[in-house]
Amino acid sequence: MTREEIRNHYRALRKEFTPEQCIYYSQQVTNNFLRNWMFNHKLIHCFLPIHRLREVDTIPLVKRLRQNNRVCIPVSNFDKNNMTHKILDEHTQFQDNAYGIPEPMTGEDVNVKDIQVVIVPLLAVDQHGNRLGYGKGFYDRFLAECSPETLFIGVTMFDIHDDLTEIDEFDIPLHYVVTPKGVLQTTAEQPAPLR
Ligand SMILES: Nc1nc2c(c(=O)[nH]1)N(C=O)[C@@H](CNc1ccc(C(=O)N[C@@H](CCC(=O)O)C(=O)O)cc1)CN2
Ligand SMILES: Nc1ncnc2c1ncn2[C@@H]1O[C@H](COP(=O)(O)OP(=O)(O)OP(=O)(O)O)[C@@H](O)[C@H]1O
Repeated sequence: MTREEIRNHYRALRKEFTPEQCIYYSQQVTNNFLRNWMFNHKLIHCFLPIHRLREVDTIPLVKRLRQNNRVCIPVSNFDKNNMTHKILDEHTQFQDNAYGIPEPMTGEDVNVKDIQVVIVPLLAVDQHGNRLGYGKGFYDRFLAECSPETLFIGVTMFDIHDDLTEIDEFDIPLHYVVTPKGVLQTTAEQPAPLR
């Protein structure tokens, strides 16, 4: 399958999910994540879900992680296909952008180099951590800017895809993937343990 065929395959599977299935699988992903990592005093980056596209609902995960960490949320710029990032606090107000992505309207801007963990959305991922998103390169660009010590964790409601061939020259592999079945460490070279 080509990259576009794989994208379409997972888009179609997601469309068949009911809201209840989406909640159920999201809870399993959240539980598996938190069983593996709580983190403490870290700066963690997490996307908020496009509900319409049945993405993993990261909101309960964000709430839990924020108890012991600082959490930042991206703001997407669809002219440049890049993102800025704002710290979440108890006053943060959100507004959906034109693609239905909830975004913080206020908050302290984050320096990308300070981010220690990134929770990454995806359509498909393989055991090597190679990932396929919606194809605009937002996360390829963002992960390339991060520090070499940053941990990249993908979350998905589907199983790992057999090898994604046709890897893009810009593809940055993920270190871990969390699915409803569990947590997988990929074959990508791992960063130094977080301090
Ligand atoms: N929650 C979330 N935020 C994210 C991403 C993501 O995957 N998930 N992205 C990751 O890179 C970037 C946004 N990427 C996007 C790229 C294209 C479309 C888009 O074209 N949507 C179409 C059709 C999508 C479909 O059917 O699958 C639409 O909204 O109609 C949406 C988001 C940055 N922020
Ligand atoms: N660091 C980069 N600098 C310039 N262009 C890039 C960079 N990363 C990716 N691109 C371009 O962005 C486009 C989309 O890349 P790709 O198909 O890998 O997106 P994706 O990973 O599926 O999407 P996303 O990251 O938005 O979820 C490609 O045309 C690629 O050449």
